[in-house]
Amino acid sequence: MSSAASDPEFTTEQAHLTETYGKLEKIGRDAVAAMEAVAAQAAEDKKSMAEELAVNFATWDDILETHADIVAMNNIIEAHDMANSVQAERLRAVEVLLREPYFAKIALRFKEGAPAKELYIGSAGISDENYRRLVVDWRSPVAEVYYNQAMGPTSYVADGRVIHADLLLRRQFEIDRDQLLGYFDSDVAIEDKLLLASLSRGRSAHMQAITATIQKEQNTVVRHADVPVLQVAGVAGSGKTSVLMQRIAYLFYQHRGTLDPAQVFLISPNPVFGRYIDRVLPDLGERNPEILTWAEFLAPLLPAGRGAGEGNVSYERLRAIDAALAHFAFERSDFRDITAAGTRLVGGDAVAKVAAKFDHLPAGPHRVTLMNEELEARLQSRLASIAAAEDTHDEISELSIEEQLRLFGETFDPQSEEEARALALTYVREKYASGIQQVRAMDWLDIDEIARRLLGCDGLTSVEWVYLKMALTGMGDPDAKYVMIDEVQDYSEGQLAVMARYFRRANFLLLGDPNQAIAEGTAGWGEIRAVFEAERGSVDECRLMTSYRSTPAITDLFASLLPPDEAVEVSSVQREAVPPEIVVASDGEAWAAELRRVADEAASADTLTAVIVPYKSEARRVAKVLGEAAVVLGERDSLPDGGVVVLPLKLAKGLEFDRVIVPDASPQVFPASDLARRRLYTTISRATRHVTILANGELTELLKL
Ligand SMILES: Nc1ncnc2c1ncn2[C@@H]1O[C@H](COP(=O)(O)OP(=O)(O)OP(=O)(O)O)[C@@H](O)[C@H]1O
Repeated sequence: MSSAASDPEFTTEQAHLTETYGKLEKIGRDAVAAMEAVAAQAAEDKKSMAEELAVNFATWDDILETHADIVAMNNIIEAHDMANSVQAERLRAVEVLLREPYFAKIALRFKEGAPAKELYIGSAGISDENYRRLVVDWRSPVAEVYYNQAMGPTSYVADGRVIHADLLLRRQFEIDRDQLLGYFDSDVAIEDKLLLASLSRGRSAHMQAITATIQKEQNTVVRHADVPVLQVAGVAGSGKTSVLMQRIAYLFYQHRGTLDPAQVFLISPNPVFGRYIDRVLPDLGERNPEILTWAEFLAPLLPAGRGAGEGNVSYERLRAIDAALAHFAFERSDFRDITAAGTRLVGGDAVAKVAAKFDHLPAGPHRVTLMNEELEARLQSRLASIAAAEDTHDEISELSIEEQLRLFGETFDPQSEEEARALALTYVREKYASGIQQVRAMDWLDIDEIARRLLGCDGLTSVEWVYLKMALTGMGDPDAKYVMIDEVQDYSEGQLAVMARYFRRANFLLLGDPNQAIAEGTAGWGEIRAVFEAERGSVDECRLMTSYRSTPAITDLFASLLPPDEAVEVSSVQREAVPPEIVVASDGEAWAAELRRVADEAASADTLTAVIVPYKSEARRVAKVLGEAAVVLGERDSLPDGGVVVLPLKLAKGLEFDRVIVPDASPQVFPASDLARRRLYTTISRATRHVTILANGELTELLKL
């Protein structure tokens, strides 16, 4: 690293940084001032327009004129909004860049003999008032040459054209606000010095963006073409989650203005993980997508009171549902009453009559949608007649004043018949809201009864239940554009098929590690691919084989648990290493003493240590041995900055810790089975720097090398 102030390059770069920083501050100030001015002008315009607006409904011409005036007024307001959103966007970029204006510089020669063009690359892009690029966004096409990590002749694609250039300089910076801390020039660009610096900084309680140091193989995932399904297999610590976050940021950039964060879904393994990653995108100036666990995804699709339950369902069982539905015809018993507030709003018989009207259509989404439209219309007219009933008016007048104010914004004192009806309708719609909701959710279909007739089985799993409902009704989210499933190896075929079907128009990014499948019955890597091929047509694949999380000694240890042909492919990035410690205690007492010793040792370090137990039930036993020294982590918790936490492997998924203690690696806990091997691999690979493995009595075969 070059950092000496006597280095003229350093001085030049510091001067450039100071100048850029000043410009960024000015752009920020100007943007705020412009937004204030726009707001003031908008208020002024609105006031004068409202004053000028002569609302006149006397004749048809007057109405048209009034309408034209209102449209003109709205256009002006919209123009203000637009001006503000441009400024807000600049301000967001400035906010990101003021933390670190850029992290790299490239010099590119586009034509023989022409002068090189210098570009500074940062986490966002920005131009000065003369439209000169101050900082190039890391996601812009030209920045690709930085990530390709090859000097000399190179190319990138912009607007569908391949652009060739000669990369003369690739310089990386360490910067804190307006201070240049150092720079590295990569000559042949084999070793990424900024990466090594970043890795040696250690972990933090929240995941950090890896924008400046995305590696070449990772970049192929981040910038991958939009395909229906991209399946990424990566060893533990290879940056799958990091790459996933960068990919989301990349997609937001690519589809700026058209892609809404509400159309992007991230299916996370557990809530603790969701909180671990939820700062990455805001730090990059982007909004978070919808972050959901499987249970959170499923809950709103299931009837109230029904839990996610058993997720282990094969694709074959779901295909059997499709096959059976092909010959299915509705019967009266397939329909349920819709009841709310003790009143039957739509009877099963009425549903059967509506069903009969569409008898010429097969039972499926088209017919069910038509039926639902008709049922909703019937429900609305039913509500209107309830609203007109005298009883209802009596009920309303008996409401407390507070209730009336809450419902109508005033006390119930209608001045006309029409107003009385309108207010009553408001009341009725609220009273029977759950009925409206049930019709919209197509709860008039008795899915359990249909399953009984269709499949001859009682007690569907939730996966089958939702699948059958989707197959019959077309229920789903057609607006979702991207769905990212992290730790994809932990889902069953059935769960994956449900998601593939529910988000039927979305492109999927599936990231996982076949060797981290920690539960029985989840889909194998090839099965995952097969499900998505069947649902989406084609699946592209990428692999990530370098591990960045752990020291080489720890990486070697967990790689030794892999099948031999896979283990040789795993590489890690060199850093100082403390060898993992393995202690076998002769009996329970000695074991407890050892556990206390290593936990005490860990507690005195200023780092975060995880005692990872195989199952939740074990956490209490271990915590009892450790007493005050450790905190048991639950689903609702976030990772603390430091200390010793005890947590089950299921919750440790995707997370990392400075130290990991495996409290008991005895054969009882880790027998010589494939599942136990994967569970141990996942446990050990959570550690960045230190691993201590204890065993009560005897060490598992898996670790006897
Ligand atoms: N290119 C990179 N630059 C800097 N740090 C990186 C890079 N890639 C990965 N890392 C770091 O390596 C660690 C592991 O990354 P991440 O959690 O994304 O891996 P993963 O493949 O999802 O892991 P696992 O499957 O084991 O949970 C993180 O601390 C991350 O910041």
